[in-house]
Amino acid sequence: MSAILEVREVTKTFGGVVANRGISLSVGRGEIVGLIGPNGSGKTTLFNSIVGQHPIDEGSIRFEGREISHLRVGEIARLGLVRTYQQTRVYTRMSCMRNMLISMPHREERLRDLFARFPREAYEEAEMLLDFVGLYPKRNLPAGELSFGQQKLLEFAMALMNRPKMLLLDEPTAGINPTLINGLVDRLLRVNEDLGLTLLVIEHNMRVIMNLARYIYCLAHGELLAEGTPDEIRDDQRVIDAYLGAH
Ligand SMILES: Nc1ncnc2c1ncn2[C@@H]1O[C@H](COP(=O)(O)OP(=O)(O)OP(=O)(O)O)[C@@H](O)[C@H]1O
Repeated sequence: MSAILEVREVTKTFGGVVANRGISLSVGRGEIVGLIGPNGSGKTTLFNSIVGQHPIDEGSIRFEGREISHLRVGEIARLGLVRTYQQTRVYTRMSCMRNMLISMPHREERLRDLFARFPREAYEEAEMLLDFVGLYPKRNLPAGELSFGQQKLLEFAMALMNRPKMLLLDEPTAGINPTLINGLVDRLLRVNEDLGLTLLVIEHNMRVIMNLARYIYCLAHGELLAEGTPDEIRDDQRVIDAYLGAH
């Protein structure tokens, strides 16, 4: 399977702290890949580097064969590579629909966009995606009235408004209840299968990532510790030690 994302020998430091050291990983088009590791192992830093939130010190990041490590967040999003966050980033006073509409492709976060009119197709797309995540009945409510888990579903739907080719999900199930977790996992599998969306997922919930990902990379202390299928990772003594040592 051809790689859609190729990370090669990426190093990122903050002052004296080496957050990522020589990390290489590859994600095939249409795959679901997991990124795990104890707290502080460098997962979020790697996501930030991939989507252009900060420059890297060394290495190369290629998306669909094109070097993107020098591009900015908006430019990378326009290529079809989008991320979500551990903490939701919805506008709590705006309705769910409005949150969806302002997430449309090629929009900058400018004030005038918050008040702009949108084409009818945008409304249809937003309604369809809200229905997909089970939030259609709540479409006119302020996003702040949704539970945390529902806000994460909304954020996921907002990311889909960008029609990405690949989504980077940062702890999609953190802080949400088991029923919503199952619903979210089900929808992630569906966007992968039905839309061919490639997913790279940071996840602390081992049951979730073992069921979701076909291949998993494990970081520890900013370095790649292990990689393999869920079964290989589950049995890898280095991974077990890294997690036990972290608690
Ligand atoms: N902006 C920053 N400035 C300074 N240090 C940073 C910054 N961002 C991350 N770090 C450091 O880089 C290291 C890796 O952090 P990172 O957040 O990438 O880990 P993580 O694996 O995502 O952790 P968690 O699972 O807790 O989210 C940590 O030591 C952290 O303190």
